[in-house]
Amino acid sequence: PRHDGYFMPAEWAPHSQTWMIWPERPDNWRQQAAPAQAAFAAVAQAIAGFEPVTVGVSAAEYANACAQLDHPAIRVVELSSNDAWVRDTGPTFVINGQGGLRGVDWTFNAWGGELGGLYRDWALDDQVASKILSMERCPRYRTEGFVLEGGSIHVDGEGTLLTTEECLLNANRNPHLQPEEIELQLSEHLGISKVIWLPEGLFNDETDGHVDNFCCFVRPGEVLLAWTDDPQDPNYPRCQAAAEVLATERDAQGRELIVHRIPIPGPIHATAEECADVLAVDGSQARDPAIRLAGSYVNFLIVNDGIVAPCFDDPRDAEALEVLQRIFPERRVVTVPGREILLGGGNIHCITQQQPSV
Ligand SMILES: NCCCCCC(N)=O
Repeated sequence: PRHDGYFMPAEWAPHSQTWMIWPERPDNWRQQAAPAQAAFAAVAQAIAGFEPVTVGVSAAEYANACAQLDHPAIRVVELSSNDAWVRDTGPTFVINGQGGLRGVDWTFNAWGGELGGLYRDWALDDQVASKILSMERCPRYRTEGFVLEGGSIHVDGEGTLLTTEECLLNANRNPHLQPEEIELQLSEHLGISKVIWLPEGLFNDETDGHVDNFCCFVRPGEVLLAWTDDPQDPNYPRCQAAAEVLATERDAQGRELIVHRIPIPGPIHATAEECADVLAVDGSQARDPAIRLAGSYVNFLIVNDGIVAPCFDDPRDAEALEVLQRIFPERRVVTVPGREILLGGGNIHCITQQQPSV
C-alpha cells in the first residue's frame, strides 16, 4: 500500500476511545433534538462502560451536553459540525502495527452533494476529521476530491473490505472514477488487497445503502448479514443478492465466508407527530410517516470486550440480541434504544468512530 504499511484495523481490535458528536440541528432532529440528545447520551454512557468516549459539541450546546454526559469516562470537547454523524465525517484511523497512528480525512459531501445530499451546507462536517486528528496529534491523509463516508465500508483488518455498489458507485459520490480507481484509493489508504462489492444495502437507506446498516465482519472470515425470508419485503432481493456474492467471493486470505444472519426489525415508520416536530428546511431531508425507515440490528458498535447495539421496541429485538450474544460469546452485549437515532437516518454505528489503541 502507498502509505508505508499503514492499514485500517478491524473494529474488534483494541480501542483507545470512541468519538461521538452531539446532535442539535432542528431540521434533522425533532423537538430541537432533545429526544435524540437523550438517545445519544444513553449510547455514550453505554460505551463509557467499556472504554473512554470523547463527544464533540458546539459552544451553544456545551453546558447542556456536559449535564447529560456526566460520566468519568466521557470527555466533552468543543467541536463545530453541521450534524452528528462522526462515522461519516470523522477520520478513519489507520495503524502500522508498530505504534504508529494516522488518520484518513475523506472528502465529505453530505451523502450525495447536489445529487441527493441530505442537507445543503456541509463545510463544517468536512473539517471534522482534520480537527479530531489535530486534537490527537495524528498525521493526516487528506483525500481531496475523493468522497467517502466511514459508514460505507467495513474491513476485517486482514486486507478485505466490504462495501456496496449502491453507495460507492453512485453518481453522487465519485462519478469521475472507475470502480478500479475507487478500489485503488481504498487499497492505498486502508491497506486493502480485496474489495467485496455487495450490490445494494438496506431498502430506503438515505445514505444510498451504507454497508454498516446491512452487513459487517464479526471476525476474520465471518460476516453478519441483515436477513428477511419474506419475498414481499423490499429487502428480500437485496438480501438474496448479497448472499449470492458472499457465497461466491473469497476474502483477501482466500477464505470462504461464513455468513451469519440477523432479522430486520419493522417495518418501522415515523409517526405523524414525530415528523411534525422536525423543522422543514429547503434542501434538508424531509421526514414523512409514509416512508419506511431503514432500521437495522447490524448498526451496532464493537467496543473493548463488548457490543453496543440498537433495539427498536420491536418483536424481533429478543431474537436479534440472541444472535449477537451467540456470535460474540466473549463480549458483553448491551442494547440501547435506537428509534430516535433512526428518525434522524442512522443508528449507533453511524454516530460513533472508534480510535484504535497503539
Ligand atoms: N440524516 C443523515 C443520516 C446519515 C446516516 C449516517 C450513516 N452512516 O448511516
